[in-house]
Amino acid sequence: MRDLLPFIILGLTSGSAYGLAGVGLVLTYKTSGVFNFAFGALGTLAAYVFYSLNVSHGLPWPVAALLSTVVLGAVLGYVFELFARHLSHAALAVRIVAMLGIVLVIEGAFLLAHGTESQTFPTFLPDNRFKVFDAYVSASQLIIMGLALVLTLGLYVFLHRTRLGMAMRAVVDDPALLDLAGTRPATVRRIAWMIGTVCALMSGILLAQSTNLDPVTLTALVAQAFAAAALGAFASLPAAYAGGLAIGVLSAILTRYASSSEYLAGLPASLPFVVLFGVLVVLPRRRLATRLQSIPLPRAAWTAPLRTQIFFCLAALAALAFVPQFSGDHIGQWAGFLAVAIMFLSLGLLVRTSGQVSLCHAGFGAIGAVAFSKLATDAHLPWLLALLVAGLVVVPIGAVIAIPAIRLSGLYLALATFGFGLLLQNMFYNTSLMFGLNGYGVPMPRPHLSWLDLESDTGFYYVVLAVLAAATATVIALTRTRLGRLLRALSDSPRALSMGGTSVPTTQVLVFCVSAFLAGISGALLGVSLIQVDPTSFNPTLSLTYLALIVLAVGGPPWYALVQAAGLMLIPAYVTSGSVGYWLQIVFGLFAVLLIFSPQTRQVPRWVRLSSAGIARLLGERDTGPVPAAPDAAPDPGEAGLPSPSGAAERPAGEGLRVDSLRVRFGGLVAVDHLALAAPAGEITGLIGPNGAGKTSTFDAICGLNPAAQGRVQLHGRDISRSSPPARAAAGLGRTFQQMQLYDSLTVLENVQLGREAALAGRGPLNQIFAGRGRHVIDRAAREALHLCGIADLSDRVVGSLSTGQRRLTELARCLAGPFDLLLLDEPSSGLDAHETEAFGALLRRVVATRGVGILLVEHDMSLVMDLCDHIFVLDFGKPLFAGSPAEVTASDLVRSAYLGTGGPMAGTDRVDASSGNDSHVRVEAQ
Ligand SMILES: Nc1ncnc2c1ncn2[C@@H]1O[C@H](COP(=O)(O)OP(=O)(O)OP(=O)(O)O)[C@@H](O)[C@H]1O
Repeated sequence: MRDLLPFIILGLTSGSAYGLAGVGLVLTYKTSGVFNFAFGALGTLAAYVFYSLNVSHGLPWPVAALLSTVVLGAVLGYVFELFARHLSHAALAVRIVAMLGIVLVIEGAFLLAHGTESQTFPTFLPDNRFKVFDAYVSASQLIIMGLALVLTLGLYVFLHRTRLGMAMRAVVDDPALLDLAGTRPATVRRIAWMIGTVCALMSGILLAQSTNLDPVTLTALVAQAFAAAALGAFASLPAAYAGGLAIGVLSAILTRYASSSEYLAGLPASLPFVVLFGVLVVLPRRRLATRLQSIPLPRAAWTAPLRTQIFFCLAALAALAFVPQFSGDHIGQWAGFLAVAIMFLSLGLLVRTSGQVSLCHAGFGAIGAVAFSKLATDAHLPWLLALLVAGLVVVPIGAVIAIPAIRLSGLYLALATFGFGLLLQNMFYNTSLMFGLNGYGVPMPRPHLSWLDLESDTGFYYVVLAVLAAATATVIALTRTRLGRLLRALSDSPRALSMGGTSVPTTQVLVFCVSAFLAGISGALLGVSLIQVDPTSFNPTLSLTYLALIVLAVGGPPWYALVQAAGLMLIPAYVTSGSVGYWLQIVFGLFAVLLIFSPQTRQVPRWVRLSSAGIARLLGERDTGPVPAAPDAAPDPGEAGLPSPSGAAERPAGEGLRVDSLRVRFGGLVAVDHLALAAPAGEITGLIGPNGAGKTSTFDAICGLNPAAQGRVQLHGRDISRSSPPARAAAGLGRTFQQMQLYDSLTVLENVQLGREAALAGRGPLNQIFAGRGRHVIDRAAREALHLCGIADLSDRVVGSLSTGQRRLTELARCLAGPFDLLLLDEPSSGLDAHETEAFGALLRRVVATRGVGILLVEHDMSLVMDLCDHIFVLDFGKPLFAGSPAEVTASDLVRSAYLGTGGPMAGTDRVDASSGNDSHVRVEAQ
């Protein structure tokens, strides 16, 4: 034990800095929902500012420390809060990439100014040493430990004992309420960002005492902060601090024991990632739940028709085939460019098509390269076979990485993949499993044929071009298959897809596997273009650049891949100044930061549109033209003829939904308390109550979207309380959402078809890939649902361009196209005008009468509810308040005083919106 003491002291010192970083990270994440990936970069910045003030400009260290932590932290915290506010409306990948942009800019600027050599950082704290048992502890170490402890305790007391601190905790749960209470949520968040940023800056300076001024090491501080925050379940400050200490101490002890072993030498440095990954895999899902809406990536407003796309792809192929004629000595770099284009295709499928994120694609590339080398040189497999098997080797690794994706939201997936990339580098790059003991590198042989020269630079260039063409064809074909449709739906609304009956985890694993396969192939080809690969060829930071570039890109495959690969590979090939790589990193970073101003729909340049329209005409293909502006009114659903019901099995009366003792909690808030209700088949049942009464929470619990909900849910007599959302959908439960969950980038027809196709895709991987013979069932169900809702004429319109009323009808049509016989409709008439609402009511009645389905309806339009419902349940503050027929509910004093108000007109032709729950807010629209 005594010989461990020096290591424990060292570990407590660095752990204090990690703990402080973790505390700052948790604070900003809790208050804004934005994960600060630039945390380590901020630490680097502070260390550099301190260094230049203290060493270069001779300022006394206390002044330099104050300026580089408190003053800089206040300024940066202010800016970051503005930044985070903008980002809260952006897609997850944009949120991550904008933060990564800051990392790229700071690190690139630092490397430009100082190169890769680390600078000696001044030891400004007193260094007198004291003996503790057999070990020595210095005053500076004690100060660092004391400072982190005092700051953490101070913050804890501040958050729990002061008004502002409590406001900071409340801002996460209910910013609107905070606003009503007279405290501005923006101010509260700004102060939280300032404090969090000061923590990041302080931990950077404290760590630089032992690591010196090295941007790469300091930027990696973010990993320790992530791991510490993970140990605090991303919520508890004291636990994050303790987690930081534990990581520091454990790393130091491991250094003592593991440094002599080939495979364990990298473990101390990898510990944060092991911890991070472990926590993400084992922590209960509800602890990591976020209230963030899923927002898809910005999309192009238009795509060229298929034949035109193929024409342009062939033209690009012909142009690329011409490259060896002029590339001269650069031909090897051109081959590298094509290989990296495959990497972008792989990442594009994951990020742009399915809306997932990955920060470990460089790692996948490294594994592919090493696997290829071993298969081709040691196992003597034929070249092409070795290439394909190398891709396959990466597939199971991609599937394992997708595990956090299955359990958690995309943000945690980003963290897990980031951790995996760094873990791979720290633990395996420099072992004989990968690049050899000293990272010496592995040989990458070229293909050999006796009758064709493929070994020369030009021959190999054509081989990579052929593989790129095959990869492009695969990706384009895949996006047109069932899996492609599911991936696009996944990107737009995972909740809708899951409620439609598709097992989203299966889809996520599938796309990860395909993407990992292509990344492995790309890594192998890039390696062969370099002849020999070593750890520097696949630095994990590259993954950050890949993700930033793929999110920045415009256009479809292969255009985004070619453009971004050209930026990354060809510019440095032709601009040979030593610092061009750093400049590129800064420029990419700046573009990534500017992404926050990018509109949700990206316009395609006019010249691209015009030239494509010309080619389409030549090819006899119809260009669908721009997305037309959305008309305001939806067509009258009543005009559509009523086709015969399809799909939904008719149920005998009496069967339906039963809910008992339902309880939903969000932290200390009980949103639904011991609710019991029944929604029989063949009837419309109402669920009403004031805003915040718990209606949507009830729906989420019934559908299985809130796994933490307690109570019993039965559908047609079968207990589905423990079933997943797709399993409940398969049992017959369909759903529309208050915040509409549509596949905005798809057309109305595709949305409605997915209502049936998502159910057919189900949970099996094969069903998700191959459509089989279900096409006619899908088409028939979609046609019927479109006619039933009266929106057949909108079939070709992209849903994102529709009016609210048309979107509501599309969501209903998608639900009706599915094989569901119990429908949960959450405020389906909101956004419809009086005329549309009336037609909508008639439509629901016909659906019930002809299909025998049951409907549980949440509505604030009291006239509609009273008109349609056979039975009504009233909720108030999560508790059942009253249940009865419309007449009984109307007559109830209890309901009137709690929800409907005392003089609210509910009879006759007046429309009443009781959403605000009291007289003064009742909206009356005379017809
Ligand atoms: N994910 C969540 N995390 C924390 N609190 C939540 C969450 N979802 C809902 N709540 C809270 O639970 C309570 C019930 O919300 P819910 O959305 O179920 O009410 P509602 O009756 O559907 O309201 P509305 O009529 O406005 O849609 C509210 O106080 C809300 O703030």
